[in-house]
Amino acid sequence: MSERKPAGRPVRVALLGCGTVGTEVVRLLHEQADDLTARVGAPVELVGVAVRRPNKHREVPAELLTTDAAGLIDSDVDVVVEVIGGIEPARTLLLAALRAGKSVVTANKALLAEHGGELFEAADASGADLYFEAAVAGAIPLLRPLRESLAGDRITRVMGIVNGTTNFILSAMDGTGASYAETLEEATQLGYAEADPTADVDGFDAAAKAAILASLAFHTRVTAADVHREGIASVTAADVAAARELGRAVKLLAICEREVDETGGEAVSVRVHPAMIPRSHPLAGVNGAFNAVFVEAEAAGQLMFYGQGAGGAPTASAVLGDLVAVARNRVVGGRGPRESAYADLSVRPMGQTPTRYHVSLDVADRSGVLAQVAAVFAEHDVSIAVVRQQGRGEDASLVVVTHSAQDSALQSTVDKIAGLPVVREVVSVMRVEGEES
Ligand SMILES: NC(=O)C1=CN([C@@H]2O[C@H](COP(=O)(O)OP(=O)(O)OC[C@H]3O[C@@H](n4cnc5c(N)ncnc54)[C@H](OP(=O)(O)O)[C@@H]3O)[C@@H](O)[C@H]2O)C=CC1
Ligand SMILES: N[C@@H](CC=O)C(=O)O
Ligand code: NA
Repeated sequence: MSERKPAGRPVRVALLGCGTVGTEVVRLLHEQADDLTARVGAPVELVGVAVRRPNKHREVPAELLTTDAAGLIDSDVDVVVEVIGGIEPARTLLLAALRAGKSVVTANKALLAEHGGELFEAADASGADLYFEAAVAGAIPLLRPLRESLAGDRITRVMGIVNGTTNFILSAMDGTGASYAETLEEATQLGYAEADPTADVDGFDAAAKAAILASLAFHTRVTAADVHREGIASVTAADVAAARELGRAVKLLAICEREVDETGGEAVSVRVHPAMIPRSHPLAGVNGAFNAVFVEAEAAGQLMFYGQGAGGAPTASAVLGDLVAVARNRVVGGRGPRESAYADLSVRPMGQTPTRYHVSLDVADRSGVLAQVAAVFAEHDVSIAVVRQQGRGEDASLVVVTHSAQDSALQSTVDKIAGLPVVREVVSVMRVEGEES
């Protein structure tokens, strides 16, 4: 049997933040210390933990705690792990770390989606590593496959469920009919939601993740501001019921596509919005805080990544994986991949993106109603795929599913239909994904 080589100089780690994720990072570092030493080839030593409230009870030796995150970064540390969240002070702290040549591991999607370019430039200037697997889809290995394993292929589309909190809420609305407020409270208790859960519910968190995914997949820079964003606050029990009746489920999807624009050049479209998908679609069976992401690449074809997208331990797993990678790089004197944003692709406005709509209407059951509604679709050059009319007298309903058309044309169609005297109420309007257009 070969003998293990003696471990080298310890890799000294500063942890910024010790909440839901940070607590689990500390636990895993402690419980797996020997294995980590063997895998890295040197001990991985936690030398300090920066928090906001040092007197809060936590399972961390008191001598490691500090409120001086900047001072901790400035001390003799090799790697900075940031799980504070938000833009400041995280941005200033991580720029200081990278400029000083210290490798950074972060779970902070909000920061990366807004200031990723600046962080990558600081990392390149000093030769430090910047790893962030936990920032998108929690435990699921997704960003390193995009940055490394698929770097030789050409990715055309990325589509998936990337927010655990909203998926937890939508699954509950569909399954038990539980109320929105109750379920959001439960997601917060379970550590899935952001410090401010409106970031989840209003789609900001998923939009930040979509920006990161599009940037890595298409080798360009997409920021959160480039992403069309709609959250789940407007999804009603009526939408979920309408979807169920048609054999569909409602999911909050992030969709990143590479397309040829009207001038023949390449463009990307990046969007986050609720959509109805067929129950037979693999994403329809992704429930609770699980995430799943489809990647389509020219040579590889379709790939699907699935697993826990939120929660302390799953997210800490991704953080530890990155920590091992950057620690190994330190031990051998190497560096992981740099940012690959050489393609300067424009971002196509949502209005010009082809989508499909499901429209459910409460209408007067008079002769000619269907013809009037169909005329508005035709006027906007929107072709109808399915029409279903139900009921008699005062309780008639009309369900229309369109073929693919420009989103702005679909939006104008719905606005005009809402104003028709024969339409009593627009019960549900939602985009349709995951089936032939
Ligand atoms: N929770 C999850 O499922 C996931 C979270 N993430 C990301 O991980 C990051 C952390 O999330 P999470 O653990 O849930 O957040 P928490 O709110 O649970 O923890 C935040 C931690 O940061 C500390 N903190 C806040 N301000 C400062 C400061 N100025 N200086 C030092 N420490 C500070 C807090 O200290 P104190 O404890 O004293 O209040 C707390 O320990 C975020 O970027 C989040 O988006 C990513 C994937 C999944
Ligand atoms: N709040 C996020 C946490 C993980 O990124 C979510 O619900 O997905
Ligand atoms: Na991940």
